[in-house]
This record gives sequence, structure tokens and C-alpha cells, in this order.
Amino acid sequence: MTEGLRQTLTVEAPSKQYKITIDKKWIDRDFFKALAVNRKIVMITDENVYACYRELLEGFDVFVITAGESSKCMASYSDIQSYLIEHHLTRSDAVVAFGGGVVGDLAGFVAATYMRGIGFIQVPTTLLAMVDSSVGGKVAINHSVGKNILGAFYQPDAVYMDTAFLETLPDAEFACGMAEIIKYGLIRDEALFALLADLPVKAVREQIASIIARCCAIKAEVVAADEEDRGLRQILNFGHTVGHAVESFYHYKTYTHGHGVAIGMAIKAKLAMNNGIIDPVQYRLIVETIKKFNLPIAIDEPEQMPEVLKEVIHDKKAEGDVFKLIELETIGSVKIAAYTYDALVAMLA
Ligand SMILES: NC(=O)c1ccc[n+]([C@@H]2O[C@H](COP(=O)([O-])OP(=O)(O)OC[C@H]3O[C@@H](n4cnc5c(N)ncnc54)[C@H](O)[C@@H]3O)[C@@H](O)[C@H]2O)c1
Ligand SMILES: O=C(O)C(=O)C[C@@H](O)[C@H](O)[C@H](O)COP(=O)(O)O
Ligand SMILES: [Zn+2]
Repeated sequence: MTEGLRQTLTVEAPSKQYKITIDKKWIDRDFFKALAVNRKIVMITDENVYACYRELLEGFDVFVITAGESSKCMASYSDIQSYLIEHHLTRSDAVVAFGGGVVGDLAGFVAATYMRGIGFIQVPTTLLAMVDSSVGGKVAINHSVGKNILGAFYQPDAVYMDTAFLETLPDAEFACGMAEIIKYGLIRDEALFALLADLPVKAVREQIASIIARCCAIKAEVVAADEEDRGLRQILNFGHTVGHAVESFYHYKTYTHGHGVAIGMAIKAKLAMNNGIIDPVQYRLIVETIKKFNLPIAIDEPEQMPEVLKEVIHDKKAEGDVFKLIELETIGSVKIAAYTYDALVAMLA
């Protein structure tokens, strides 16, 4: 069943070391059976992934959530906990997150808190989950006031990526993953950004396995240096202060996470140009690259932006009255700046 060139990386987080394995067409029923040797596993997935990969999951205990951000909530969290209790999972057993970032964040928060922590394996099926959410151990659900308010740092035991899962992913969801990939280029890797800017979309898709590996390597390096998001790791939040505000203001119904991040990055790029940090040519390159991957650079009703921005009050990078913003220095490099809430909102509006 092995196809493609297998790539492995190690995440050396202070709390846990684990491997990321990337290959194509290698995850099958036997693979899942092997995960269940000498322990119970419960697979968490969503309805769309279940519809595509039902046969793969036959015979396993599977909890299927409603697809979409609305499932990152207390009700789903509680229902899954009850399911684990009913199936008598013990601390030596494991939860397998088989899906996108919603499944991974929710299943991870369940795993982190069930009996104070049980086994947790990530099998991401979206591009976004492969390049970002399945790695690094940020697990969470949303609160009605804001995004990822209830969560933990809980690293998976392993991350297994099969790029063949991307063959069933809708193009719009592929685009959402591209938003986080553009983020990695802008914050840490000029060459990656240049590749995204220069290559046609089709060629980017053809190179996706190596792009995923590059993004995972960047994330692994950052997480190893600052697992709990006190300093350096905050650069991974580039575009997210605005992005989360946009997602949450529209109740996660109008803009996906990838959309929010794309809009947030475009706003930051404009700010950098207006402040003379990047030049107009660089600015245009950034927005054209975002647009090339079918991502938005602004909300549809820009007059609502001042109201939207009030949501940044719930940003988790804040320390007391000090609000942080990740700002472009140039393509491939960012810095962390601090503002008051009022100054931040005024600047972004
Ligand atoms: N923990 C982190 O570090 C981190 C990082 C980035 C994003 N996130 C979170 O991730 C979430 C977004 O993740 P996402 O973009 O993967 O969204 P998602 O999990 O909602 O998946 C997007 C859609 O694709 C479908 N899908 C998934 N895999 C599929 C496949 N292989 N074939 C067909 N359909 C498939 C899903 O059913 C869903 O409808 C947000 O909640 C965001 O906050 C977390
Ligand atoms: O891993 C991180 O750190 C990130 O910030 C990655 C982000 O892409 C991701 O969306 C994360 O969930 C945002 O975290 P939050 O702390 O701002 O909720
Ligand atoms: Zn993100």
C-alpha cells in the first residue's frame, strides 16, 4: 500500500517528543487495526469525512460529529466524553482524530481532559490540518464570546498524514489550507512564499507533500522553542487577531478559519505598506498571492470592520491590558508588537 516518498519529522516539544509521518496512499484498515493493538481506540470524525471513508472505519468505535466549526462546542465535547465513558476507555487507551482541524481541536481537548489525559493520535484529512492544526498540541473548543477560549496544550502521540485524503477535499477547503501555508511563508520562509507567488496553482498542488513537510518543519521548530505560546510561538498567530474576530463576529457561518486568516494577513500587509515597512510591489505580491488561491483579502461589508474589531478583546495573546499584534518586517519575517486595546483597534480599522 505504500506510494510516494515517505517523509518523517520529529517534534521535540518539552512535554512530549513525537513523529509526523507523511506519505501517499498508506493509511488503510490494517493501519487503524495496528493502532488498536493492546488498547482500545475511539475514532472521532465528522459526517463528511465519514461519508468519504466509511469503509476504512468499519468495525471501529466511531463518534461522528456534525461537520463545521459549530461542533467545537461544549455539547459535542460533553457527548464525546460520555461516549468514552460508555465504552470504558481507560488512560492506556486512545482517541484518534480523523478529520480536519475541527475534529482535531475538539478530539484533542477531549483527550487532554478525559481522566486527565489519554492517548491522542492525529490523522488529519484537510490540507489545513496537515500543515498546521494536527501539529503542536493546541486543542480547544469555542465559547460563545470567542474562538478557542477553552483549551489546553496537549501534544499528540503521533501524527499520520496521508496526502491521498486530499483527493476528496473540496477545492474551497484546499484554499483554506493555502491560507496557513502563505502564513508560514510570510512569517518564516521567504523561499516558500516565492514559490507560492511564482508557481501556478496546479504546480503548487503537485508539490503539496513537500510543502506540507516544510510547514510542519517550521511549526515543529517554533513549538519546540515555545510550546506554551508565551513568546516566539505567537508568530504562528500572524493574521489571526483579525481572523478570529472576523470568524466569531459572523458566528463562524460566513467566513472559515482560512478566510479569516487570509483577510487578517492582507490587512497586516496593508498596514506594513502604509508604515513604509514593505513597499507597494511587495504588498501587491502578497495580496495577489492570497487572491490566486481563491482567498478573500477583505470582508464583504468593510463598513462593519469597526464592529468586527471589537472582538479582538478576546484575543489570547493579550497579557492584562497589553494586546499583541504580529507585524510584518519583510516577506519571511515578522515581529511581535504590543499595544493597548484602543490603539490596536484604531490602527486596524
Ligand atoms: N490547533 C491548531 O493549531 C489549529 C491551527 C489551525 C487551525 N485550527 C482550527 O482548525 C479548524 C479549521 O480546520 P479545517 O479547515 O480543517 O476545517 P474542518 O475541520 O471544518 O474541515 C473543513 C471541511 O472539510 C471536510 N473534510 C475534511 N476532510 C475531508 C476530506 N478528506 N474529504 C472531504 N471532505 C473533507 C469537513 O467535513 C469540513 O466540511 C478551525 O477550528 C481552526 O480554529 C487549529
Ligand atoms: O499553533 C499555533 O500556535 C497557532 O497559532 C496556529 C494557528 O494557525 C491556529 O489557528 C491556532 O488554533 C490559533 O490559536 P489561538 O491561541 O489564537 O486560539
Ligand atoms: Zn490558524
